[in-house]
Amino acid sequence: MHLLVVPTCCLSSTSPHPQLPKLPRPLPRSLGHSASPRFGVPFRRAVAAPAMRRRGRRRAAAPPPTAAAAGEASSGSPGPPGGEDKRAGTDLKTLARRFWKVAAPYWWSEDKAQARLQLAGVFALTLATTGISVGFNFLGRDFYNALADKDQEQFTKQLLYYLGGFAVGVPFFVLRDYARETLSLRWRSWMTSYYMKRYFKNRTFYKIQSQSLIDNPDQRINDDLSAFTGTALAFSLTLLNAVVDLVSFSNILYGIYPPLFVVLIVYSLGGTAISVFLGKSLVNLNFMQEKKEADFRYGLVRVRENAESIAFYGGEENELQLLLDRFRRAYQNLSELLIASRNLEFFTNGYRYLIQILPAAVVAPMFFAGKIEFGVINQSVSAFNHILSDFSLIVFQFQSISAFSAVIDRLGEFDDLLGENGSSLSPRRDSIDGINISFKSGSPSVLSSNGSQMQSEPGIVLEICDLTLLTPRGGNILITDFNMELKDKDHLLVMGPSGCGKTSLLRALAGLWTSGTGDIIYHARDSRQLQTATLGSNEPSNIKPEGEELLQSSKQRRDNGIFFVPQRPYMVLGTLRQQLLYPTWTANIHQSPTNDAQSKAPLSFLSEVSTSDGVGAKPEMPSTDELIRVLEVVRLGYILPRFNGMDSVHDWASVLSLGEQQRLAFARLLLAKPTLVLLDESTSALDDTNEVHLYSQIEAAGITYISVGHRKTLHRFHNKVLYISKSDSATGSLRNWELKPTDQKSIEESSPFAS
Ligand SMILES: Nc1ncnc2c1ncn2[C@@H]1O[C@H](COP(=O)(O)OP(=O)(O)OP(=O)(O)O)[C@@H](O)[C@H]1O
Repeated sequence: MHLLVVPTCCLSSTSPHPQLPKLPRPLPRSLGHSASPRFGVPFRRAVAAPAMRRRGRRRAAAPPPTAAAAGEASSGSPGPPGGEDKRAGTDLKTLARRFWKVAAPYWWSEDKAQARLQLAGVFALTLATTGISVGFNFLGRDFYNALADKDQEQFTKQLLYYLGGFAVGVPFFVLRDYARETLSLRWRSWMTSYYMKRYFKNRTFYKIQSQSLIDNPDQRINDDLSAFTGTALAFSLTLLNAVVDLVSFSNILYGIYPPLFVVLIVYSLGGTAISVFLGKSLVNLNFMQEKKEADFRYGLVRVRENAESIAFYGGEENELQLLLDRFRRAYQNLSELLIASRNLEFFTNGYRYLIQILPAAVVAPMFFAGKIEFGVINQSVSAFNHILSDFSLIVFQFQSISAFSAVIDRLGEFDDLLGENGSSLSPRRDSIDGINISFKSGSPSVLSSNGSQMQSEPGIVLEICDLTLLTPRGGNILITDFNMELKDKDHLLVMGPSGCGKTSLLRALAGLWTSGTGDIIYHARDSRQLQTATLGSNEPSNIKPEGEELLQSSKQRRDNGIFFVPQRPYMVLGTLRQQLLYPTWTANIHQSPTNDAQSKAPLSFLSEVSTSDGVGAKPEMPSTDELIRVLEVVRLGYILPRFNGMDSVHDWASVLSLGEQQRLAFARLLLAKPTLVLLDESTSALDDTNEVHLYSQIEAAGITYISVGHRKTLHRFHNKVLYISKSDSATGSLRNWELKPTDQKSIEESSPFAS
């Protein structure tokens, strides 16, 4: 009996997963052993490794979704109450639909020719390896026959054949795995770019975050896509392998002893049914594990990002408690997962070890009766194991399959949400989303959404007509029935008590919030902006879909000369040059000497697609001299030597003070030269002298601006003031704003030099 086990071990020495990555939770035995004597079976390693590896290196993740939002986002798997601990399972039909929806696009994409060619290559190599396995099955039989016969000459000959077979066969197995993994990487790269483009399209990332539609999109893009492509490919190959094995080895097995075949079918079907019964809770537990670990990691990232604030507050204890609480949730779920795995393991281990003796036990009577030779016993064990491991895929890989199902579920949910080209969020607008934004050209004969002619009045930059603004999903009324016209070089100051809706008005102007009614009309600054479209309209629109997408992108806002400067400027990852060029000129990473490698995009779909469409052509990119000059204009020239020039990378949000970041934001503004800028308390961290200086610069540059601010010093740079008072929801129909010219007295009082 000992001898019978030998060939299995020999061949499993090249088993598909001799060294699986270290996992934070115990690796199920089924992944650490090969039940089959065959050479590399691709599925096991690929299924187990990416899904499990992820646990060790999860990236930053988003906060958990609200229950309602999670339920809304996922038709197949509504979010758990409170988005937390339990979750209803996804049915098999939804899972199959999601698998197809996620997997199919690549094979019909612009990369399909390469993809299909490589897939054919991988299939061919897989077939070759199966052929080689069959050859080894016969070699093994003759080898052990020679051994049993004590025929030394024959034994030496068979040994040499065996070694020769290894020399020829092994490269095929290695190449098959390499080709499969290369294709998987290519597929993942395409999927990553495909998902990222949809994630950023139509500001979907903002809607997902601000409405808490799903948890951890970053983890889905990074980890889940990687696991999905690796596993899906390996799974397909395993199925192919199984079919070919079945054909190849069934003949052998049937030829040896037909009842052995019947034993095999009964054994594998029974085993599968029991595994499914014992392991059915694993899919959901895996899903929740992904989420909980992502939540924990997100908490850690938030501590890193807000280290200074937490340290100032002395909030370590709170943070520690919060993080431990998140870890505890992950731990509890993992404990349940381990119990479910353990129960399954009791069964799978027994199942696995019985295979070692079962075929020998069935054919042994024939050997004793002298009907078959000893080598045939080995051959039957080998053939039995081959077929059984294909039939028993679910038994051996239940844990991996359940982890894969969780991945399919998470990606499918994400894909459903992104829809075609990131459009699924648009049709689900609430009925209260009635604020229309349109862009008019200064030139005649521009068609509006309803087909009528639209033409700008000269000098007008912005019109707001009958605007009533609500918080998202119709919470509170913020501004009622607001009307305004802003002319070129008009400067509006928005004031009012905290929480009255000043920033929200800017959000509405930027198209981020559309809850309410009314029209916001921008007048484009030159004839290049011959686009008119409608955002947020409840009326059927004649605009072709591309028009709407175009408008919904912040790019069009910028192309139409509208710029936004928040109180805490966003500092991009990268060099000082990139800070200054953001967001008007984006494709300039190659200028940085440290980024040379990035300039050679190995795959065409990984290069950024220029969305330039002739609408609002960008101004020419500023030279290094201009960048230096603008830094001096905003009085930041001194940072250049401190950070070794334009092209060194730093964490700018940490190394610059808030006031310096605000000045940098004004430098961006002066470079972009927009027609209209929305400034949300953008000088709040600056001293009066610097504030005066910066406002004088943008005024001199001929930029029209709308500022939100509390300081009286701001009056002298604005000729109009809008006062918003807190809206009383009960009397929401009453006008709660007042627009008037800035009076001389305020200007005098606002002067920093006033006594
Ligand atoms: N995402 C959101 N969903 C629902 N309500 C929100 C959301 N964001 C802000 N609000 C609410 O909208 C109201 C107006 O907020 P906004 O930020 O416009 O105030 P503000 O006037 O700019 O205040 P401050 O001067 O304090 O910055 C506030 O009551 C705020 O709580």
